[in-house]
Amino acid sequence: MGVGISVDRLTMRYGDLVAVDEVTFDVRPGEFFGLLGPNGAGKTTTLEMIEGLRKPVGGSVTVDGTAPSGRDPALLRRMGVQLQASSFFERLTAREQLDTFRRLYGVDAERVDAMLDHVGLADKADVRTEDLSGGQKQRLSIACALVHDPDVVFLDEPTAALDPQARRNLWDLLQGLNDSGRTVVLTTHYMDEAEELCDRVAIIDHGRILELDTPAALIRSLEAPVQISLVHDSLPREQLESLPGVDHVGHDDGALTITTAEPAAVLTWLAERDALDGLSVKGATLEDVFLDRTGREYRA
Ligand SMILES: Nc1ncnc2c1ncn2[C@@H]1O[C@H](COP(=O)(O)OP(=O)(O)OP(=O)(O)O)[C@@H](O)[C@H]1O
Repeated sequence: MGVGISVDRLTMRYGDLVAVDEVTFDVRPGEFFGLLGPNGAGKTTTLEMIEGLRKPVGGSVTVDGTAPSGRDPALLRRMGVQLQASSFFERLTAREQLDTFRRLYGVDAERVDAMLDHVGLADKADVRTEDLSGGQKQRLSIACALVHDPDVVFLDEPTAALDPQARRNLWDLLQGLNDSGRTVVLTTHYMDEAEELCDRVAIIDHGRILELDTPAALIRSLEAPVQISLVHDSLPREQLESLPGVDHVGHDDGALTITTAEPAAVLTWLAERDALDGLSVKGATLEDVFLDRTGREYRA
């Protein structure tokens, strides 16, 4: 069921601006793939070219081996594209909206209420789309993208404007889609979202891919030290500073923070002194990778 995607030197220009600059990557069948980058990085343009909604000025794309030209009904049926909430049909209720998409694809009518339920909008079925909240519109647009049970799903910043709870619920829904074998491609500017959901992430900025790997490998490649925080300062700071592998020991409000590239050795030492109570360990995140690679403040 999973659909593979191949993107080869894909390029898009708007006047003098090179919005997407020879972008090349593959998405494996069944993969959860993320395009991560700040505003204006070229994520949406890249996604729209993959979906066949925007024609590239250079390079090529295939989805399941076929160019997504928009004229291939068999391929379109296998693709779910989340359109912006602003592209809803006017003055329809949530149910009518979804029913319209369902008819376009010739899907059974029962699917409508099942999808509303799936995205947590069963109680909003009779509300007109213009009266839905931003997050509810977002979820309806995802339901519309999924109504025909596609094999590959494209989502453009699906959790923007959602509250933390709705965001988590949507993460579960997207993870479920992927667990059932579907390929999922999303754009996001949320680091935690990419880290949590994606098998692999392409960090994109100024139309170019800066890095592409699993979140864990990207974080590992930073070789960033780990911070171990102890809530009490019962251990002499000087002793901690002299431990092998300890770079720095900070002291703040009665807590000690040990910065080390060798956490295993330090944790063993602490365990031997029965000092693990209330301890926390903080490693690098994808955000640290992004800041390191772009060398500047993240513009979320
Ligand atoms: N139709 C267009 N005409 C002119 N410039 C455009 C057009 N669409 C996008 N751009 C420009 O191309 C660049 C990439 O835009 P794109 O929307 O792909 O970025 P993005 O990473 O999706 O950003 P965002 O997170 O803000 O949606 C931006 O500088 C944007 O202003």
